[in-house]
Amino acid sequence: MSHKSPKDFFAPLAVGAPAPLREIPARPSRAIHFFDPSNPKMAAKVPAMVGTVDVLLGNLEDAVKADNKIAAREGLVEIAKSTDFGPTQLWTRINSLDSPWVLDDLITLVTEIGDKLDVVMVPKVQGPEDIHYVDRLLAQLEAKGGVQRPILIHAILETARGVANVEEIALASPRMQGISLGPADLAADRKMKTTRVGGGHPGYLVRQDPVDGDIHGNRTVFQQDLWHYTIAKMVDACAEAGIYPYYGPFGDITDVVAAEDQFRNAFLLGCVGTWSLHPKQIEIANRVFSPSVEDIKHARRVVKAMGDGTGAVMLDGKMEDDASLKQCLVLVELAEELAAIDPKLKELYDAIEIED
Ligand SMILES: CC(C)(COP(=O)(O)OP(=O)(O)OC[C@H]1O[C@@H](n2cnc3c(N)ncnc32)[C@H](O)[C@@H]1OP(=O)(O)O)[C@@H](O)C(=O)NCCC(=O)NCCSC(=O)C[C@H](O)C(=O)O
Ligand SMILES: [Mg+2]
Repeated sequence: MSHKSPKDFFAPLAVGAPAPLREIPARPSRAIHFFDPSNPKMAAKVPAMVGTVDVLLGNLEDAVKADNKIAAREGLVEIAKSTDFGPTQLWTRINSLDSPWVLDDLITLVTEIGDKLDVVMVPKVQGPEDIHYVDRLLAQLEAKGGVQRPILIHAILETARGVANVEEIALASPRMQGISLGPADLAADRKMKTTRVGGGHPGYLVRQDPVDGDIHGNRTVFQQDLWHYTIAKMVDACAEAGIYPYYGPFGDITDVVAAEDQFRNAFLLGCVGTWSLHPKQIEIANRVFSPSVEDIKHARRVVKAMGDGTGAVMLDGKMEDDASLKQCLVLVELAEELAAIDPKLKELYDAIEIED
């Protein structure tokens, strides 16, 4: 149940606050790169990272020691004031809504750097009521700070109740920009028996039937995806609300191969980006969440072959029709958005030739 009627869903929640958006802009966000603003080495790297990553996120929550919470908040204010972010978005992850720090996080960030802050990521969201609270408070603080455009909200899906309520969370406010999977907190809340931050588990598998009844014989096993259901449920809720789904953290920093697998699973399921925890994950995320030249060439060939977009044709021995055309348009439109901000991708996609 929204805290607003359809009539006033897009009305500002505070006098003087900017009017909510009627559509969330599809700004590229292949990698949401986490940095700790209280970590001098990470903070020093931020200016040089502008333009190399779609989103820089100043993290104030988990991974920031309790003693450093105020330093992280003040560090983010300092970084925001002194950095020109160009095409890169600036996000933050505030502390949880029951924490002793979150009110000062929001008051300080919105009134001091509100016009530089694109998105506030809210952890441990349980239901639409959490979004309603942040929605109203942001409006009041935007009015107080004279912020000129609405700050958007991004929810982390990392509690069992949040998963049960994900559709209502996605629809809870016109500020909703997107939702990320948070596999670590979600595993703990569900009492799953994995201690990994994202990715698979060797114990979660299916096994080939025995040959000639020999159950101890050589039977191939197939490791399954622990996160398939949750990511798919999140993608459906986001698609229904017109907002964007993301994969969250992959904690095994050294295993860049498995990180790529997890990112690609999410991309194929409909996610538009992922978190990156370490500089080495940025390149993987940018590559995985940008359609390949082969995929774009095929998609453009289908668009060309389908003419007015109706009916069915055979292309390379496969049926293409109204529906597969829509699938191809998803890739073609994403490529156009990414080419607009990534010159290297633009060059790759512009060089694609389609024979008549
Ligand atoms: C994981 C890390 C602690 C590893 O850091 P470190 O040991 O320093 O790694 P390296 O020696 O390989 O670092 C090489 C250089 O890169 C810099 N660095 C490292 N990480 C970052 C970063 N994120 N941004 C910018 N720069 C970074 C190091 O300073 C080194 O610099 P130099 O010495 O000058 O070469 C660390 O990567 C880290 O803390 N990452 C962020 C972790 C994080 O944000 N965790 C929270 C999000 S996940 C979560 O909360 C779970 C989720 O909510 C859920 O519930 O699922
Ligand atoms: Mg978490």
